[in-house]
Amino acid sequence: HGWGYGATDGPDKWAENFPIANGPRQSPINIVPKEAQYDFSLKALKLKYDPSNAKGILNNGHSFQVDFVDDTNSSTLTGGPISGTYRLRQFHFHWGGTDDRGSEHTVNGINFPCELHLVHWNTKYPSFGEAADKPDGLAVVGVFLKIGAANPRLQKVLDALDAIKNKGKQTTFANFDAKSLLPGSLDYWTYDGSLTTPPLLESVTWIVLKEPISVSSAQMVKFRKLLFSGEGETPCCMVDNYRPPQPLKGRQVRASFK
Ligand SMILES: NS(=O)(=O)c1nccs1
Ligand SMILES: [Zn+2]
Repeated sequence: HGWGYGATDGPDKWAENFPIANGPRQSPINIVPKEAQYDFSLKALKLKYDPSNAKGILNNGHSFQVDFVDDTNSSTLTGGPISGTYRLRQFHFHWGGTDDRGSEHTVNGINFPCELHLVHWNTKYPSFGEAADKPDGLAVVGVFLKIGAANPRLQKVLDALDAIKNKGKQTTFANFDAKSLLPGSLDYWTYDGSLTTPPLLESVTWIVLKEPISVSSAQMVKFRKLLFSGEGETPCCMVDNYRPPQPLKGRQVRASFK
């Protein structure tokens, strides 16, 4: 049986099949802004996304993700803490069963109700699969969602969820500008980490934006209508699909802003 977020297959059990779970550069982490070192040499993030690269939306049984065509450099991340060009592969979310939890990274121990991850891979490697286990293979931009006014930019994504309620369901999802999900400021914290889901590969340069985007409680209810379970299985609500913060183990978190 695979991994999940329940009592018998959740984050505390992952080390049994994925021993790297106790590795030196695991994610997420708790970010303590006062302990983050401002690094003047960090560049501004440059995100260039082509809406026509959006391909589909999939319930993968752990979250849902919007997949992008990544066979050209038309949707890329450059600048920031990384060198070279990383291509957008997919974005997905992690969220809680209630508005008081759900994010993976925390800030001064504070949980947000939801966290968006935009996953990019280093084009010095031939594919996402090849990049996924290299120490400089991936760059994930993390964006916190904070309860407030309904976010119209999320609506197209949320309206597609009815069609992918169960694990394994997918549908087309065309012409979406992922940039519309970003906050006004691209100030960020960055550190070397890992995938936050198995196989927990230590291949991710994390870029966590300081400014959250808004989401309403009613919109959060829609995330929670998704199911971890497949069609015909006992329905199990897709909630609390987040890994808690992991030990920093001496890593430095840098800030792009004072
Ligand atoms: N949650 S994450 O962005 O670290 C990720 N896990 C697997 C593929 S991308
Ligand atoms: Zn994620």
